[in-house]
Amino acid sequence: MDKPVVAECSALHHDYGSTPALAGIDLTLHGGRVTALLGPNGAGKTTLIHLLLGILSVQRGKISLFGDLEPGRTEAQRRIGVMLQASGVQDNLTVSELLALFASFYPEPDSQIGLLDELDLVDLADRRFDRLSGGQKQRALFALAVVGRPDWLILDEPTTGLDPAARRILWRAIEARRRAGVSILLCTHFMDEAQKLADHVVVLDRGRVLDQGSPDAIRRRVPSDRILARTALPKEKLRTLPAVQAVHAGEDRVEILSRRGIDTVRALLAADDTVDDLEVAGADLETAFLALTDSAQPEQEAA
Ligand SMILES: Nc1ncnc2c1ncn2[C@@H]1O[C@H](COP(=O)(O)OP(=O)(O)OP(=O)(O)O)[C@@H](O)[C@H]1O
Repeated sequence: MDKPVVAECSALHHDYGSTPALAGIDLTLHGGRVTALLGPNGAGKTTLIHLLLGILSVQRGKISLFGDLEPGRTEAQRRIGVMLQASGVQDNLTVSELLALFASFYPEPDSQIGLLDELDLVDLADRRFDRLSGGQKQRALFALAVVGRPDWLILDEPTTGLDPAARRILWRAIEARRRAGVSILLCTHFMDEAQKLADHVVVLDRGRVLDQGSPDAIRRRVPSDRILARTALPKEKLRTLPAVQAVHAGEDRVEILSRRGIDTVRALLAADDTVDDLEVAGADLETAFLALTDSAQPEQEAA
């Protein structure tokens, strides 16, 4: 049975002056799972998160949290833990002072010692926040986001800038919250992160939901093969070959993303007997995702 819905957005629009950021989002975020929010720069991810948190006011459309609460309401805020790109914490306090301060906002906070240990912050507990490295700050911010034992955790690019070891620490911490039944919205640019952690992926592009589903379902809807070749055929012609989803011109080879590489390669070789430097590989989720956003672009010709 599906867990309760944590957020429901309908016909959500947001403009910054004359710049549209969200252009009609209909989205249901279910509880008890990790939803990854993916999208290129400027897709509207941060705007959506700020609206969910009540940092921005809803201009058009509707958001309901936990059934019937408006964003920004204290009853909603109390249940949400958040880690944003701009931290806004009082950075002359030490890590343990900040943890104690944040813990004091909640009725049943998590163990501060346990969190310091889990996030490898024990040796940094007495260091001022503004004297931490970027990666250390990220781990401290995660601890602050979860110390109130939230029902819903919103993480905006939590592992950006982290080294692999710190990234693993955060991944483990996210997985532990998921196992404990916490609902998580994870905004990330890293496809491996979405694939590893997410139960559900939402692809946002230019203010719209372009696609959503399990990481595997998204993968099935997008190209599985990536063909690199030197060819005399122009891009327009390559686009018409069987199963082709996207074509990009590279330095000296073109990249063709295809749903059935073998059919595309056969047709390519039949259409151009000068084909050279041919290489066929599987498309990873990142490539696939770029093709998804690409295929939704209005027709525009670069080179
Ligand atoms: N304060 C602002 N004033 C004007 N335009 C803005 C403002 N904030 C965002 N935008 C614009 O709104 C659109 C969506 O931006 P948003 O930051 O929500 O995207 P994003 O998906 O979070 O991008 P990124 O991955 O780069 O963080 C972009 O075109 C952006 O330039």
